Amino acid sequence: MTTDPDLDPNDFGFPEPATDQSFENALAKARDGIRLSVDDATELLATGTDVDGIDPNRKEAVLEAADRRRAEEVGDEVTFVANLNNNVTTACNTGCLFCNFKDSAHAFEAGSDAEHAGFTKTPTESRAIVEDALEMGIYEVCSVSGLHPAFALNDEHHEILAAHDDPASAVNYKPPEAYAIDPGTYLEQMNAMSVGGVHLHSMTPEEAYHARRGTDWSYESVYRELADAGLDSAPGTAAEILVDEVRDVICPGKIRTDDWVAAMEGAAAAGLDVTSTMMYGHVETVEHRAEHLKVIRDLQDRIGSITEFVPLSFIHRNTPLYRQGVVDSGPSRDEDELVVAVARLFLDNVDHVQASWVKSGDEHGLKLLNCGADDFMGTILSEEITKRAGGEYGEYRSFDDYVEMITAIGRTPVERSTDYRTRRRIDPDDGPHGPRLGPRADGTPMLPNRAGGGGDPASADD
Ligand SMILES: C[S@@+](CC[C@H](N)C(=O)[O-])C[C@H]1O[C@@H](n2cnc3c(N)ncnc32)[C@H](O)[C@@H]1O
Ligand SMILES: Nc1c(NC[C@H](O)[C@H](O)[C@H](O)CO)[nH]c(=O)[nH]c1=O
Ligand SMILES: N[C@@H](Cc1ccc(O)cc1)C(=O)O
Ligand code: SF4
Repeated sequence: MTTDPDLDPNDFGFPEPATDQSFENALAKARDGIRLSVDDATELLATGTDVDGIDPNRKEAVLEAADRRRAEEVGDEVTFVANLNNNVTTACNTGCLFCNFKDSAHAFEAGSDAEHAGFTKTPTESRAIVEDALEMGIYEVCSVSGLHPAFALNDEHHEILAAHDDPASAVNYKPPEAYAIDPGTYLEQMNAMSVGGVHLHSMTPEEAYHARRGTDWSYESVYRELADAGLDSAPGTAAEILVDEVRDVICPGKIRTDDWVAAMEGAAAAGLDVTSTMMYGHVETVEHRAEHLKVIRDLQDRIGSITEFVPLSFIHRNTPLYRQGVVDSGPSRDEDELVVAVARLFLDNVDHVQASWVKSGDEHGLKLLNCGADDFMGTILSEEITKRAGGEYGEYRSFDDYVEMITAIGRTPVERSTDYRTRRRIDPDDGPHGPRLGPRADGTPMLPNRAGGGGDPASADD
């Protein structure tokens, strides 16, 4: 968070968090397993709104309560998934100020000489990348992308979008012919990536919005078509902070909270599992974080199909928010730990909380597993979003890395499916280790340099 008084979060009109609850009462409720209120969560996240900064003793008490709850609810297993990230395109005009993944879409137009390090993959290229990774034993492909103006759900959607007056400004649409590389339709990309029995985890609420822009189609019907084309579950990114006054500052071009919730409900109604996320540590207050957790818990009370909560620690270095001086860092490690812990205590209806080695590195990622988290992400094989934002913790972890790290903290390594229903406990003494749950996995260790799911230079636009 910012330390420059001129750039205090209060400049956005956000009041200092204050509640009618005390830290001690909130902690007592958490220890007793009583459902927490937004005020309780605010007190725990702040280690008391009566103190300035984070009180180390109170913090330890919150982490301990969360670690105990984790042990009671899910035991000592630490899960991870053999997966691949395949980002289809970095072309995006949404302009989120925390994001350095995207490149403005005009740079991708045929004949543009704008320099950019972005890429767009055709469905054929996406399929080849997934097939390669399937051979290496992955269970899941996780695919999130920029909102390319030439993306449409299907041919009918192309026609509807093209029929608008001035489609570029009315519905953020330009026909594929305007671009050097055609990303195909969303259905074609789903078909291409859903190969050989792999689990396809794709289409965030923002992408689902893009796949129905300019129409009156429901989220449910769009997710049903995507599921028919091979989609298995949807990532709950684009959540950022689910409070509109924060979205107005960091992502004014994105859908609002209500729409994000409606998209998740649509995915659930279409029979898909979803994940949930929160990207924190920029301009928001602890109260906003607490309100965000409430949106997720209420949603889960209604749909029951959220498989995990993924805290996304804001990586600031290369982002417009940092470069424009709006923030001067991401969250502190104390804040990371408290977010994981309070998520575990508050989200009593979501079984799994993820620690991220991409965002936090191995050492701090392992610490987060002792603050309430029980999942340690996936192998991912390549990573573009965090890397482009200035993240420094690499793009791949092998099964041997996972087994070594998880056993080092006295926990049991477990390979999981995306939905956590299929699990395989790994015997640390039986190495070398490799994936066994993927459709073509046979226990052979993965060799990471063979798959290029992120920005494959061979398919760059230039
Ligand atoms: C880059 S977008 C891609 C998918 C799609 N364009 C969307 O917005 O849903 C996926 C998510 O990455 C996360 N992200 C982007 N930039 C980040 C950053 N600098 N630090 C942490 N997470 C970030 C955000 O939560 C965002 O919703
Ligand atoms: N936390 C991050 C993830 N998580 C994705 C997971 O690996 C997996 O797709 C999910 O748990 C569903 O099974 N992916 C990233 O690229 N970056 C992250 O920071
Ligand atoms: N972890 C998210 C997806 C995700 C993708 C890319 C990220 O940078 C972050 C998160 C999910 O599984 O739903
Ligand atoms: S977060 Fe998603 S929608 Fe926003 S700019 Fe980045 S890629 Fe585009």
